[in-house]
Amino acid sequence: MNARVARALDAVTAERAENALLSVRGLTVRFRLRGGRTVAAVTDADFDLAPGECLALVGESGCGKSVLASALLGLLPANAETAGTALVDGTDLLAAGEKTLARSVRGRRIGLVPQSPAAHLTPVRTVRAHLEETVRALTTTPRSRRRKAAEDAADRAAFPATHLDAYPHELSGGLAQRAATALALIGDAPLLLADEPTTGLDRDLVERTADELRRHADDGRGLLLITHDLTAAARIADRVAVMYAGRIVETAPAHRFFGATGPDHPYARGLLDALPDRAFTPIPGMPPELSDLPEGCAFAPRCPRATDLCATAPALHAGVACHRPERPRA
Ligand SMILES: Nc1ncnc2c1ncn2[C@@H]1O[C@H](COP(=O)(O)OP(=O)(O)OP(=O)(O)O)[C@@H](O)[C@H]1O
Repeated sequence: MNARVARALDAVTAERAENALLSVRGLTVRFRLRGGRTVAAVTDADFDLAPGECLALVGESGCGKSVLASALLGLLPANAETAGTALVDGTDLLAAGEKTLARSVRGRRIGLVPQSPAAHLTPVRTVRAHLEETVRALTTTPRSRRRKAAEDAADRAAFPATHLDAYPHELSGGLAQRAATALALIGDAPLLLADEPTTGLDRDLVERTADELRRHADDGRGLLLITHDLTAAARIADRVAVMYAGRIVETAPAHRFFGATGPDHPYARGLLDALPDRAFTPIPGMPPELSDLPEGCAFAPRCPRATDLCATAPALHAGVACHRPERPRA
């Protein structure tokens, strides 16, 4: 990539920030552990999400995807420290107090499909009761129409009407997942964070759920899809952000990422090569411990393209953080 193209990409990034529903800069999360150790769960994440856009955040287990989502909603545990900014409609989510987040952000401005839905459902209430209560809390639907609104939300998330009167412990993982998606859709929030919304679903339900989430974004809302499921991401994402060891190492338009050109970061290429319908070749080795990250590029020990340059950490430049990307940046 030459300097002109890199400059043009930077200009696109600036314009994207201006029009964004969500604009994240330098988002960093550290967990302080007993004994003085620190977990560098998220480091310096920068990204924007535009109205009508689906951004898929992908990466191996433990790379920091869910922590990033929890940081945006103020749901981190007490041993977490955050830095950076995350702007939604003039509110910095990282600086906002619990009152603001509870009253005007969660459910209203940002809907969440949580990663472990069963843990978010109250054990003594049926799915119908959860849905109706959420309709009451987040919408102006009159009492007489709440039952129908709850049933419609269930239907959008492919949650079967036959199980609406079931309690959380009676649901399979896939049903709990669909209940959580239905709950997240109710508030019609301009921004939806969906953390592994297709876990535990059969392929046809994966497609149905992904398509429903996509429809949500098509109406001018934003969707941050956090997923291991690259097939679901390929189906609905406009852009892809790849995370490794707490850092976003590449952002790319989905058509380029999944198309013939492919991504530029060796880790992102490795993720795609690991897919059964591609080379089916796993990336060798394991990600580093986030409490013991190397000084330089965290992927270097597993990287086929690593050289001495990789002893220093690469900055994110023109969409990729790598000293030796597939297509070099100027
Ligand atoms: N409360 C905590 N204290 C210390 N470390 C934590 C805490 N919560 C999460 N972590 C660590 O933060 C890192 C990122 O976790 P996260 O759940 O965000 O990963 P992920 O990419 O979402 O993976 P998965 O898809 O498996 O959930 C992990 O190393 C995890 O162990």
